Amino acid sequence: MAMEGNGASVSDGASKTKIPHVLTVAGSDSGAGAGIQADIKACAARGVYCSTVITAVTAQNTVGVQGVNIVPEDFVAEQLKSVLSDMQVDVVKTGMLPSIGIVKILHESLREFPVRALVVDPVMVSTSGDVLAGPSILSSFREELLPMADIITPNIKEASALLGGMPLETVADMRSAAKALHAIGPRNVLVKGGDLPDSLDAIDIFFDGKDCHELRSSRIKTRNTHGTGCTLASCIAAELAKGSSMLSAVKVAKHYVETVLEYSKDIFIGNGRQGPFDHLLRLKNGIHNSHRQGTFNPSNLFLYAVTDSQMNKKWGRPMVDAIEAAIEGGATIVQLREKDAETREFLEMAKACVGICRSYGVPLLINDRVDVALACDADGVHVGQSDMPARIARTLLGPEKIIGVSCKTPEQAQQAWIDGADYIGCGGVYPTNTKANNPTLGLDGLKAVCLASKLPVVAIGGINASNAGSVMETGVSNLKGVAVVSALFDRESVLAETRNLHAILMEAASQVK
Ligand SMILES: Nc1ncnc2c1ncn2[C@@H]1O[C@H](COP(=O)(O)OP(=O)(O)O)[C@@H](O)[C@H]1O
Ligand SMILES: Cc1ncc(COP(=O)(O)O)c(N)n1
Ligand SMILES: [Mg+2]
Repeated sequence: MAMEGNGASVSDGASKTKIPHVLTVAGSDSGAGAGIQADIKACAARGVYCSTVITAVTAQNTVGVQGVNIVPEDFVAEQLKSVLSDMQVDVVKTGMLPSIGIVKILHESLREFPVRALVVDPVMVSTSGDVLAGPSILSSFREELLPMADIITPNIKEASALLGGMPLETVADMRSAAKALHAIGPRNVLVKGGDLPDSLDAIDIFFDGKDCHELRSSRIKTRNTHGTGCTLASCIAAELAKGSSMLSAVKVAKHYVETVLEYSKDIFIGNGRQGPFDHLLRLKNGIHNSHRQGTFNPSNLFLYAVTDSQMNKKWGRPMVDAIEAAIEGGATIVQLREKDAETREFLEMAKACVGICRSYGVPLLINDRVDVALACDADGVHVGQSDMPARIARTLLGPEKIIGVSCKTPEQAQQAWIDGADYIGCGGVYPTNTKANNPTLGLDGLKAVCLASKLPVVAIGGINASNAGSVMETGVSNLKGVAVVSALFDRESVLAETRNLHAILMEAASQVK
């Protein structure tokens, strides 16, 4: 694609705010799990405007595709012209393109109205096995669309079809396929491994013409995966529209898909094999939900990263970089714990950290300082027994923010529930240097606290790669994860340590289940 914008400026001289804009050219899914509907929701969740050119209307639900009505080519052309000629589109994302004529029209429209990037999800068969674009489309994909694309995102079956039926069964096959597809012309290739047989992780292969990256996330056990492909491609487009580099857009998108699947793994819509998920999970943690119960997702406690500015200073890394590395490695929630900084400096740091956490959809809590949490619009606070009482913090923060309380005894655990806390931080489980005069509870003390409360619990204190497994294997149902400080941040590579700990926790969690 040509890299120039297509008219971001306005001519009347007034100052106007340009909002990142993705145009999706795709099919409608009446069940709203995939297609145009998924694209709109994914862009909304990522804070990006989404316009739509509809190529086909499908009658579809969680059982499968019952009917397809292709929109006449001239009318696809008319929609494209309406949007592209007027609306400052940054990135075009394509999904279901059901005829050769529609591919041709898209090609011509993009020549007439170039955009900054083109993301092509070469949709062919829905996960339910129904054909959305037949094999006759393959040659026009290869000849017209792929060479224009900044990235293509085929799943295993689509990659195989585009390569003339090359069998794809292993990660090594996916690597070869990514390279072979790159040779057809797209700038970047992401071969998605959601359907890779026998894989414990969800593995995707990214190839930029030079380097091949293996992107892994945990494979969420859920039936609610209808629309993952559309969502991933839309999220990549959204991040590109915001100005991200390609690799970072892909990583953020993959992390977003993993987060929404985890969040939505138990929701129930439809009686078929494959349900939709909830793209707008963040609204649940935000201001739009008026019910107290259920606003906090306890599985966020799985790998809880607590920051320490001394440690980051010692290793010479800015706080935001340390946090980003922890999230990339698999941290599911971050607590900003600051003992040295003046309030103003703390607030500035907190704002930057909220920005980074929000871009990954990971909640950020502030240790102790309810005022700072309010000022930077963090997701909540964590308070100790000598900090602001949870009951008062709840009054100040309102019903939607997350509140965690440190508890050492069953009595404190019962009180936390009464006070309206969302979770308990229980420790120190093992001896630690990060807190002076902190008595050690051991696994028995941890169990006693868990059993005394209905609240989810995260274990803290001296937890690291060598003992995290035994903590998780205590197997108490409301123990949801571990919180760590030194084991992540007092180390050379925050990313590598977090990744390692995440893998250990996943392994331990699978033993317990
Ligand atoms: N159960 C899962 N847990 C986590 N990630 C998943 C899961 N299933 C699919 N993904 C991810 O979702 C994205 C879409 O992949 P895939 O399902 O293969 O595409 P499609 O929907 O086009 O068939 C990929 O990044 C893939 O790794
Ligand atoms: C209109 C439309 N577009 C795309 C897909 C693919 O989505 P998935 O591969 O997740 O079933 C779909 N099912 N319907
Ligand atoms: Mg797909």
